[in-house]
Amino acid sequence: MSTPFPTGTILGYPRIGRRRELKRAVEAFWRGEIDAPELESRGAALRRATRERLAELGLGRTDASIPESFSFYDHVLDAAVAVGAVPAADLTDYFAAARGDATRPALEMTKWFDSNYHYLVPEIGPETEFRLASTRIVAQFEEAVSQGFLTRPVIVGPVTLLALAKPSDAAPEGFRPLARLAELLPVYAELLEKLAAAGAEWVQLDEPALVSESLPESADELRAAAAAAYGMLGRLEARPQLFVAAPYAALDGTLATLAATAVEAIGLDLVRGAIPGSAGAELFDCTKDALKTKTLVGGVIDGHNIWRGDLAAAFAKLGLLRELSPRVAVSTSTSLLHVPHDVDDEPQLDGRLASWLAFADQKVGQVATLAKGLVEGASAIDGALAQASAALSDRFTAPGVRVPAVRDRLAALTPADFARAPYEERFAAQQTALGLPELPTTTIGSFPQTGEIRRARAALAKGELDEAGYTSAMRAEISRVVSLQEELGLDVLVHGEPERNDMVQYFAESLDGFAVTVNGWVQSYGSRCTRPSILWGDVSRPAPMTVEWSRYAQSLTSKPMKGMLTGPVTILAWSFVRDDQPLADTANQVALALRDEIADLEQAGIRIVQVDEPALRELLPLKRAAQPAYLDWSVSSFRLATGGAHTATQIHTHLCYSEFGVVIDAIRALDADVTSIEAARSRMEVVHDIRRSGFDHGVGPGVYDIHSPRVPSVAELTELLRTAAAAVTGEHQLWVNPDCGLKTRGYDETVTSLRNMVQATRAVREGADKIAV
Ligand code: MET
Ligand SMILES: [Zn+2]
Repeated sequence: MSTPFPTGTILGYPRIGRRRELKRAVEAFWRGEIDAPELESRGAALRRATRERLAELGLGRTDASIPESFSFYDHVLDAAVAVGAVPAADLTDYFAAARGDATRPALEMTKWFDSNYHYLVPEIGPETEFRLASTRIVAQFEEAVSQGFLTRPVIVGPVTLLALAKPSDAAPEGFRPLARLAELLPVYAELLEKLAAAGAEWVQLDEPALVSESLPESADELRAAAAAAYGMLGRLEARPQLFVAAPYAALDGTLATLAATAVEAIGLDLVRGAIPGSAGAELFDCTKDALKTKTLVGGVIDGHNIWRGDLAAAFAKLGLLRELSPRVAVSTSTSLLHVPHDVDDEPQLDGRLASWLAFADQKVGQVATLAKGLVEGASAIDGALAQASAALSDRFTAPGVRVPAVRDRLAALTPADFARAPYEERFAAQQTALGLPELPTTTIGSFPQTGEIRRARAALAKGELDEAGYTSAMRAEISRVVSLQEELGLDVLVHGEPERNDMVQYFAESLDGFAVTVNGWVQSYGSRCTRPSILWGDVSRPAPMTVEWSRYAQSLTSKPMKGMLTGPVTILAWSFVRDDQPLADTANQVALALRDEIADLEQAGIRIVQVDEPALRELLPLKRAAQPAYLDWSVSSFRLATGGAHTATQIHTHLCYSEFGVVIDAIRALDADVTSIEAARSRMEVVHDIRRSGFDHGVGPGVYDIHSPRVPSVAELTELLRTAAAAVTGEHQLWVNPDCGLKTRGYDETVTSLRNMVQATRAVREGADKIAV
């Protein structure tokens, strides 16, 4: 008799360590301070601590409920390395694939579904040879066994691995990596056999690609691939039991596909998706019959957010799931990778707010509670459900959650608040006000964040530097950055953002309705972590946020100084946002605060304001049907933020980190006067999308990649600018700028790159025949 699926589990746990131990270890390895065996032993120590912690929190030690979800960098890279798609003989090769080195370029990085986690994109072509190249996952399972644990290995499933890969350079036009599924499956089979031989009872295969409608493959293609993959793997003789997890949205029709295979357990995201068979999620009789033989793992605890939530409602969902199968287990909707470790690590948080929250450890506790309820009956967890409900109602009635003045202002909005004067009129007024040359040059906002700036911020936090001392240090920096830009000959200047620790947290710290954490780190990619702010209440602006810095910067120059704000969508995307009202309403509250800020910037003599929206694409829902509504509210919130600006005030926006082709109409609908957009890595491909869409406002396709320390030459910049100039239609339409902010760069390369950019611009302005390179 095989081991039943554990009644309570999680799909994955944060890997970076409670105090970012993994970040410190891998960065020490990169710097050559520790060797590979030392890094391995630190990784092992972290895994051991995680297993112990999860057992302490209520998961079973020997029932396969603890997932083995560790990774030194990224789980997609791990799977690609395991199957030989990315060659990596050792940790040095592994990190080289992730980050590049002197001879090897890094793999491309992109957003993992609709989260702010970035995975590495494997490159797979007809020539890629699949073989079981790494058994690290087996070794980690054995390591757990040696410590007295029977855990559940987790690996990205074959369909998702291929669907997220991109065609290699050698692949012919139109090739898709998913075409290689049949050759990949034997490698997964071999891995499963090895895991079975090592004693694994259950293995988790993560298949989020099966819920997405935003991949190049159609739902039918993904479904066919799932049928082939789990048909084949299900038929293996010597294998562990298979748990296929489908986080991030509803499985829809693909549930029937999986149900028809021999997989033993299916994980459903019941935070994003409805109970199968309920309204809008129909089930055929044959699927119903098949599901009765599966364990249905209900992802009812939100892995994507930090609210304690409605535990009774979550338990009720499990009850409904039990109508489909006698075997039901409780889990998180996604891996807990997206949330920080522990609310108890935030003693500075208001106690009342803290009581509404559940970080990873609290969520594991919730899973354990619901599992107890499943085993012993609802009465066994009455108390816990009641406590969670009390916290939830407290949250609805606490001061600050609903602020009448904020709500009244939102209710009184009319369509006129979302619109500015016609573009032609604005353009003329702005030309008069600003007198900019053809091909105006600018930057995206931040200048290098030097050690000196960071030290001043740390000293302020520790109380070693007072507010006045800090302000004068930042002013000194602003003044240096302004002089530098004047010397370089840029046309539209920035203050350099030295005072910003982070482009979202800076605003969260200044707005009412937000809280910030001290240890709430979440992995963004590799060793890079962010501390998302918590948006818990109605948002308003107690005082101007950026005005004094911008006013000071403008006082140093007669050139236009751009005010610099982060847009509502990006503020929401990079925070943990209240889930008790539509995102659209929350976005509009943030927008009104920004609108007031723009009015104050205008009062302070600022004639150009940039509202950054790099996350516009990231929040796009995975399901097509949900996309129009999202695009509608996200665009509206930007227009509300900027709609009060004077006709002569030039509004810029900036987009980066994604492919924007699919949302080009939304970008146009933002109605910004000037849009700077990441383009250098794709060699200006985006300008063709822009042209096709009929976009006729100002546009600055980034002419060089700020993610790389490489300095672009005048010749290549000139060439890119000519390409861009040929693709835009409108006169005075093209702007010249880098891809993104410069805060992660050093000064030397920044100065040379910008000098070259200005020189290339002059060359193009003077005409093709006069270009000297
Ligand atoms: C991720 S987009 C960054 C925009 C911001 N204004 C900066 O320059 O850093
Ligand atoms: Zn950017």
